[in-house]
Amino acid sequence: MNSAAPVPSGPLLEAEAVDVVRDGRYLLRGVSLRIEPGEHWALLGANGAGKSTLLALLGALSHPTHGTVRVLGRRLGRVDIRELRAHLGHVNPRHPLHSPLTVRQVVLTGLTNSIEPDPFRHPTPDQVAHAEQLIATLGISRRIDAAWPTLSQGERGRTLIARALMPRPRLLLLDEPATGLDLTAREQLLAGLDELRRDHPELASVLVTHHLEELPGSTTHALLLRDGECVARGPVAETLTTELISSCFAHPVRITREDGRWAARAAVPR
Ligand SMILES: Nc1ncnc2c1ncn2[C@@H]1O[C@H](COP(=O)(O)OP(=O)(O)OP(=O)(O)O)[C@@H](O)[C@H]1O
Repeated sequence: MNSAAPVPSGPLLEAEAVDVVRDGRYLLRGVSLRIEPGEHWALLGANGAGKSTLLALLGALSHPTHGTVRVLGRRLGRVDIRELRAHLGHVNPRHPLHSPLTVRQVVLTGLTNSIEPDPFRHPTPDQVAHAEQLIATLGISRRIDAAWPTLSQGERGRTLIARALMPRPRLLLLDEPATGLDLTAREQLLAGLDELRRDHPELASVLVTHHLEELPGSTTHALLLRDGECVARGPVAETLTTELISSCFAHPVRITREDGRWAARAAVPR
């Protein structure tokens, strides 16, 4: 059985007063964030607000210009970044696979974090069973033997989430997972994420989106970014409010929550 990442004693992830400066421009300024096991964060902001820049730091794909980032208790810049990445489930929606692997095979490549299966490493029966269990949780068992080129975008998205979960990461990072999905595919994806979070209470996640409608009901916290700065962060009840979302998007909107899900509409001028 594949072993899980070592359990850090503190938070899974901690960013303190982080700046990212490129070509003399602040893409992030003074952003702090602390993520504990079982927390599911939404990272919200308009185009260009800095969401992907922040997610790249959290996924140990880049370093801050100033400030510190600790992932699984280890400080970026002081540890082998490849070793750290092995414990993070980072879903890249532009997965560069060109061969006709089946859903099961794609999910199993998560063990080696490779695009193609490693010809020298054969998965154990336990690992295959784990892959099949994740495929079931994400609701794509029906397509388990289907080839990658024949999958819909929604099926691909769910396959990649199952793949990212193969090494049993502590933290799952999702960059706009619902983009381009039709209504049914989006709802299936969000239901899959809710189920995953129920089945794995220790897992934490960060999901980037522009749209509140794309947040699973199991979202617990949010960080709102505007022009690289944090407008608000904390539990959803305190952050996904009409006032703060309007400020984050620099546009008057009205936020509602019904059956655990959020919706945003332009506020009607009085
Ligand atoms: N390497 C870079 N060098 C210079 N500017 C960059 C670099 N990467 C991103 N930017 C700029 O930084 C800003 C933030 O980009 P980022 O991709 O983090 O925003 P985002 O919130 O994810 O946007 P979107 O919702 O459009 O994906 C943008 O103005 C972008 O053009």
